[in-house]
Amino acid sequence: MEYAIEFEHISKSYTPEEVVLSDINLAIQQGEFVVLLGQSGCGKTTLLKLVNNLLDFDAGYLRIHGKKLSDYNIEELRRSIGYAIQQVGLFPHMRVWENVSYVLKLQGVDIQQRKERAERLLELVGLKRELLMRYPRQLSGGQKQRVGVARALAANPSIMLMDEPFGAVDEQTRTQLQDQLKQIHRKLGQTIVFVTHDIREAFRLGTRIVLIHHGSIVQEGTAEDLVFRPKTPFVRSFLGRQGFSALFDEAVLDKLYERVGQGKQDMQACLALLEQKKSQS
Ligand SMILES: Nc1ncnc2c1ncn2[C@@H]1O[C@H](COP(=O)(O)OP(=O)(O)OP(=O)(O)O)[C@@H](O)[C@H]1O
Repeated sequence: MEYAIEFEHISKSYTPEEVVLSDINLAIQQGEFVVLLGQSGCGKTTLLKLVNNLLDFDAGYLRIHGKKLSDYNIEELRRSIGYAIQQVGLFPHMRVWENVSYVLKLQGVDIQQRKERAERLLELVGLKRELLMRYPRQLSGGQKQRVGVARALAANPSIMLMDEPFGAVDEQTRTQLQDQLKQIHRKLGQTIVFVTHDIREAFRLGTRIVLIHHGSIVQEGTAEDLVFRPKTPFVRSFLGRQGFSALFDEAVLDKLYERVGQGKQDMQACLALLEQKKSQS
């Protein structure tokens, strides 16, 4: 099978003292929404940046659509992969439509088509067309992040890399952005690799969650796999109560915790009940 992205025995260090990624093996299918989850400094961003070659790896193989990274023209590869980051990085002297369609300009697309595409993309990310002529400084934080996502989608990429793209906005806007992204993914079916340290965000978005710790993949699977079948004590403690509360109503959990605390129900029975509840929902 040809995967969208394949990491095989990938290792990476910035300095001789610290191994940042160690023996990473991960194969991502076309259309998957994979979330790289882990604490600050565990290596998520580094792993993501290997895909569009913003960073080099030291050992192993990386294939994009079955072809080795080294066999690509790197500029072309970068332009064909969408990339959205928390800092957004819009060009301050360009209007919104120019920012959104910049990659198309590089590809030689004419101005009329670029304007039309920018307009359609703005609509897709839930922004009004009036914003097309604004400059980035005239946008709110949430609007900037939406423009960032629109820009990443401009070249109709089959792969989107997203590094905490909704990190700098309030909770409500963040939830809206997440919902919108899920809709876009359902509609366009790109392969998305999304970095976050937020368990709730990971569970809302990912069809597969890859949990990273100290530069290694410690477990991958669905949210339910991680919560109900943690492979190591680290996975169990990392997810903790947050993992359960990302999957269930707080009121349900409170009641169960109370019953376990009072000795009315044992922990195993409680977990089995939750898992059953989840599979029925
Ligand atoms: N340019 C660099 N030079 C040296 N060390 C670096 C460099 N960039 C990152 N590192 C180190 O590599 C490790 C992994 O960093 P990385 O940014 O990949 O982590 P992360 O999981 O994305 O963290 P965060 O969630 O805080 O962004 C950290 O220990 C970091 O200090």
